[in-house]
Amino acid sequence: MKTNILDTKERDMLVPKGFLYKQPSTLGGRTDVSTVTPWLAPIVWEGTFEPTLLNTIYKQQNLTISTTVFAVGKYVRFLKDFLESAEKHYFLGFCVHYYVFTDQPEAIPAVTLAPNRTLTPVKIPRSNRWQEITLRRMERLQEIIKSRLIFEADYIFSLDVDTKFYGPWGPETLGQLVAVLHPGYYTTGRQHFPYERRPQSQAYIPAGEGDYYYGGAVIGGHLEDVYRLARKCKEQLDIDASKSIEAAWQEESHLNKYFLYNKPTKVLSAEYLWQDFKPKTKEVKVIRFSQVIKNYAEVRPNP
Ligand SMILES: CC(=O)N[C@H]1[C@@H](OP(=O)(O)OP(=O)(O)OC[C@H]2O[C@@H](n3ccc(=O)[nH]c3=O)[C@H](O)[C@@H]2O)O[C@H](CO)[C@H](O)[C@@H]1O
Ligand SMILES: [Mn+2]
Repeated sequence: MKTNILDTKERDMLVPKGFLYKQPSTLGGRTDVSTVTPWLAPIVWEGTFEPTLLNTIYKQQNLTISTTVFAVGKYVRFLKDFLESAEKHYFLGFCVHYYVFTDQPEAIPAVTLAPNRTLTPVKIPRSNRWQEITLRRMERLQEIIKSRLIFEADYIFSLDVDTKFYGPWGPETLGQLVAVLHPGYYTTGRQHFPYERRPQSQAYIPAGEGDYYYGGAVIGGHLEDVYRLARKCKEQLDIDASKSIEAAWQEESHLNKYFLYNKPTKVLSAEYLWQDFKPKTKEVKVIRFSQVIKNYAEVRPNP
C-alpha cells in the first residue's frame, strides 16, 4: 500500500556511495539516432543508459509497477507468451502487479510469477466489435486508476497483449508520461503519419503539425498523468461517438492528438515496440517488445 505520495523523497535518485560504473561521456554517445526530443524528453535507445545504475537507483524507491493488459475473446490466447516472456524480461526484481481485463478469467493461463509479482483478473463483458474493445481501454484505465491503482502503485503501463518480450525492459522506461515510437513510422515524414485527418473528429491533427507517430500498444507513467490522459481520450472518444465518427486508428489516434499538445516526458524508441514480421534495422540494437504475427481475420470478432 502506497502511504504518502507527497513525500517527494520517494522520487529522489539516490545512489549508494562507492557504487561504480563507467564514466559518462560528454562527447560520445549514439550519433545514428536522436536521443532527445525538441522539448528535451529523452528518447530511450540502447546505449543511452546504464542499466545497473538505473536498477540501483529505482530498486531503492520500493516501487510497484501496475501493468494493465486486455485479453477479450480470442485474444486470451496471447496471454501465455505475454506473461511468460514478461517474467523473463519485464521489470525483473521489481514489484509488478498485472491486471488482466478479460471476459474469460478462467482462461488466464497459470504462469508462475516471481515473488513480489501478482496478477489480478478483472472481468469485463465481451464485445463483438474489436474497435469497441480497443477504444474502451481508455475508460477502463481511467476507472481502475481512480478506484484502485492510486492506492496501490507508483507507475502504470498499459500494454497490448498480442505481444512478446525478447529483451530487457526496466526502470529506464519510467517517467511522468511515457510514449512509444510506432515501429512502422519512426523514419516517416509527418505528412505520411496515419493521424486522423477529418476535422469533424476530436482526434484531428492538421497538416504541418505532429512530432512522431506514437503506438497505442504502450502507454505509461505516473498514475495521475496517465489518469488525465485516459480521461481526456475517453471524453474525446465520447464526443466522436455522439457524432458517429470513429477515428482512423481508434484510441491510438486520440492518443496521438493528446501527446501532440501534452508532450510525453519520455519517449521509448521502437526497441520497445517492434513487429515480429519486420526485419531488425541497424539502429535497433535490441528488440525488447514486439507485436506477434496474428491473423486479423481469425482472431478479431469482426472485420
Ligand atoms: C502496435 C500498436 O500500436 N497497436 C495498436 C493498433 O493495432 P493492433 O493491431 O495492435 O490492435 P489489436 O488488435 O492488437 O488491439 C489492441 C488490443 O486490444 C485488445 N483486444 C483487441 C481485440 C480483441 O478482440 N480482443 C482484445 O482483447 C488486446 O489487448 C489488443 O492487444 O491500433 C489499435 C487501435 O486500432 C491499438 O491502438 C493498438 O494498440
Ligand atoms: Mn496489438
